[in-house]
Amino acid sequence: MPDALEIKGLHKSFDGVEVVRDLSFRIAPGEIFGLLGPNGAGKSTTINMVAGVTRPSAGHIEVFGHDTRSDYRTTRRLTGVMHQEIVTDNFFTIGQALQFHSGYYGVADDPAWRNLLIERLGLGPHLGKPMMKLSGGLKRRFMVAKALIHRPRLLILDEPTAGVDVELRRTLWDFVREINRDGTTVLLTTHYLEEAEAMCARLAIMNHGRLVALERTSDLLACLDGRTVVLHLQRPLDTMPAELTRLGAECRPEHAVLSIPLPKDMTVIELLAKLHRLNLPIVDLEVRRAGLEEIFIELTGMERGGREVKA
Ligand SMILES: Nc1ncnc2c1ncn2[C@@H]1O[C@H](COP(=O)(O)OP(=O)(O)OP(=O)(O)O)[C@@H](O)[C@H]1O
Repeated sequence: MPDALEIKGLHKSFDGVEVVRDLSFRIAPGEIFGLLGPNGAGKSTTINMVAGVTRPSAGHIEVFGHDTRSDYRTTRRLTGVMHQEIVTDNFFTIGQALQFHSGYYGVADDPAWRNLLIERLGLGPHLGKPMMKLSGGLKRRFMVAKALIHRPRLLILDEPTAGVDVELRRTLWDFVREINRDGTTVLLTTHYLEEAEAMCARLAIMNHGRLVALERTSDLLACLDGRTVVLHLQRPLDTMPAELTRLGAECRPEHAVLSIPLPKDMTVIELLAKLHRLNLPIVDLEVRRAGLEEIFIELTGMERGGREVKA
């Protein structure tokens, strides 16, 4: 059985600037695979090349063993893409758009499947409206339905939950899991790292067009077993006590938040005893396990809050 997606030595330059550099990875049939990276890393460009809307400068892409260039009609039919940008089409109502859309892929309309998508994505009450009249969350749900209308075997979701409320995100991911259980392979990008951690068995992380990690999510997380004690203070510290500096504490003064990596040979209670002696104005305390965010920051040189750290 061929891979659901195979990317080999992919490059893309715009006006002489290389934004995807020698990218290679494979996705097995049935996987939910996450492609992560900071803004501008090259994720959407990669997805656009898989979808056949952007031409690679070099390299090959195969979808279930079919080349996206020489066998474009087949790969287009096998792939469903929800792009990041919302492109509104106001000529049709969304009900009509869903009815006609599978025809673009040479696939006959399947009313039972269409109705299932409408029902599961909560689009029923809105079928008579043009896309322009939908709220942002509904537009995204409609775009998911449109990506799935021709029953693709590879579903690509480029930031499907950007700007979507918590409840809708949950129902959307439940639905993606269900589609996946029924055999659809999923490639997704998201800036919500906890979603990637929960959804994806394997993750690729891109930075400046290159792959900087490609691992099972559990293996990525296993390399970080540290814990951080986070203290919320009543007011910012004027100066950092030397003892905290020695422990590698970081302070976000504007928020009066102090993060202290728990040394391997110390228990939380022992650390708290040390802190007690410093008489800090502590109002709240949490113990955080290292997660995907730490790995992401380490591999991409990002600071917490999304700013890139200049080398
Ligand atoms: N059509 C284009 N012409 C010129 N430059 C482009 C074009 N499309 C993308 N780029 C550039 O390529 C780089 C990668 O962009 P891309 O959208 O692929 O990143 P991304 O990882 O998807 O980021 P985000 O998380 O913000 O969506 C960026 O520097 C972007 O400005």
